[in-house]
Amino acid sequence: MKHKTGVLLVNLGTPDSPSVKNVRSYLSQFLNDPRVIDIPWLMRKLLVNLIIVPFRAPKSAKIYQELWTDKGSPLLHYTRLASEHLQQELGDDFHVEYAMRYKNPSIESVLERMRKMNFAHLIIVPLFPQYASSTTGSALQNVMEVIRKWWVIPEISFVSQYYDHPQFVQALLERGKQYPHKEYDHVMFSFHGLPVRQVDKVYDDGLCEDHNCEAEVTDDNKFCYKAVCYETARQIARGLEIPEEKYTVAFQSRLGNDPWLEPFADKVVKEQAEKGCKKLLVFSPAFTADCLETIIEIGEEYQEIFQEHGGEHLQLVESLNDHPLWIQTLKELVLQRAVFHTPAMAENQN
Ligand SMILES: C=CC1=C(C)c2cc3[nH]c(cc4nc(cc5[nH]c(cc1n2)c(C)c5CCC(=O)O)C(CCC(=O)O)=C4C)c(C)c3C=C
Ligand SMILES: [Fe+2]
Ligand SMILES: [Fe+2]
Repeated sequence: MKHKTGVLLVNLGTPDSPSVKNVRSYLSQFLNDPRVIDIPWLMRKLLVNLIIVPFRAPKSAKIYQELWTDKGSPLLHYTRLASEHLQQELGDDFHVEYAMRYKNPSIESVLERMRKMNFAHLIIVPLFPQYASSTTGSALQNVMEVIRKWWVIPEISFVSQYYDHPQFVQALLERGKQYPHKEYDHVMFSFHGLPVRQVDKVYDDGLCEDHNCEAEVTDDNKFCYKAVCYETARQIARGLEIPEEKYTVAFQSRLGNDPWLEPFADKVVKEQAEKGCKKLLVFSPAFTADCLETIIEIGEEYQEIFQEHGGEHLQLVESLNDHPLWIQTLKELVLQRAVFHTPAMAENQN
C-alpha cells in the first residue's frame, strides 16, 4: 500500500526478566536518563551508579519476581495487547508497532524496522496521558534522536498529552463504574509522583505554586503535570458524581530526598484508615497499563498500610490495559493526525 502510515506506541519499559542482573541494567538505563534524574552529569553518575542502583536493584528484583506472571511483565504484556488490538481497529492503511523507552523492545530497534518500511507518515503515541518531561518528554526526545540520523525524514506527528480527550475520560469512567463509589467510604486518585523541581521547570516565569494548579488548567500551566493530574481526577469525579469532599488526589512512588509532589499517597492511605475509613477505592489514572506501581505498590503495599491502621479493604481500579474504549481512544488520537491520501482511505475508517 503506497500511503500506509506507521504508528508507534511508546511505553516506559520494564526489565527483561526479574533477575537482579536485569533489574540492575533496567534501573541503570532508566535513572541515568537526564530527564529522570535531572542533576549535573557527574552527580547523577555517582548518585545513580554508586548509590541508588546497587542498593535498589536487589530489593526491586524481589518485587519484580512477585509481579512477574507466565506472560512476563504486565506492563509489556498489556502494551503488546493494546498494540495488537489497535492494529485490528485501524486496519490495513496503518501499521502499528510498540516500543519501550527503557530496555526492550527498544525505540531504536523498532524505529529501524519501521524505517525500512518507508512510511510517508509516522505517528508517535506515548502511552502517558499527562505530560511529564521524565516520561513523554524522554520518549519523544529518544524518537527524535533516532530519526534525526535518517537520510529520509518522513512526515511525523507527536502526541504529547491527552488527559482531557473525551474518549479517554469515558474509558476511565467505564472502568470506574465497575466499583460504584457509594460502596466505598473514600476515593483516592493516585498519580505517579515527580520531584517538585521538575514540575517547576515547565514555567518560564515563576513556580508551580504561583499558578493555582490544584484548581484549574490554563494556557500557562497546561504542561504542568500537577495541574493536569488534578484535572484528570476532577473529570473522573464529575463523571461518576463523586463529591469533592469524598476524594483526595495523591502522588505515589517517590525516590530520594528532594521534595516531591504532595500529598504522598501512602500517607493519605494511612490517614484515611486512622480517620475510620473502612473501604477505600483507588484510581491510578497516570498508568494506562497495570504494572509494578499499581499491582504491587497500590494493590499490595497500600492495602497492607490501610489494614495496619484500621482499614478493611482497599480496592484498586484496574488500569485501562486493553479496554475497548482505551483502544478507541488510541484510534482517535491516530485518526486525528492521519492524512488520508484518497477518499477510499478516509472511507475505510468510517
Ligand atoms: C506514569 C508516569 C510515570 C512517571 C511520571 C514516572 C516518573 C518517575 N519514575 C521514577 C522512578 C521509578 N519508576 C519506576 C517504575 C515505573 N514508573 C512508571 C511510570 C512513571 N514514572 C511505571 C509505569 C513504572 C513501572 C514499570 C514496570 O516495570 O512495571 C521504577 C522502578 C521500580 C522501582 O524500583 O521502584 C523507578 C525507580 C522517577 C525517578 C521518576 C521521575 C523523576
Ligand atoms: Fe516511575
Ligand atoms: Fe503547576
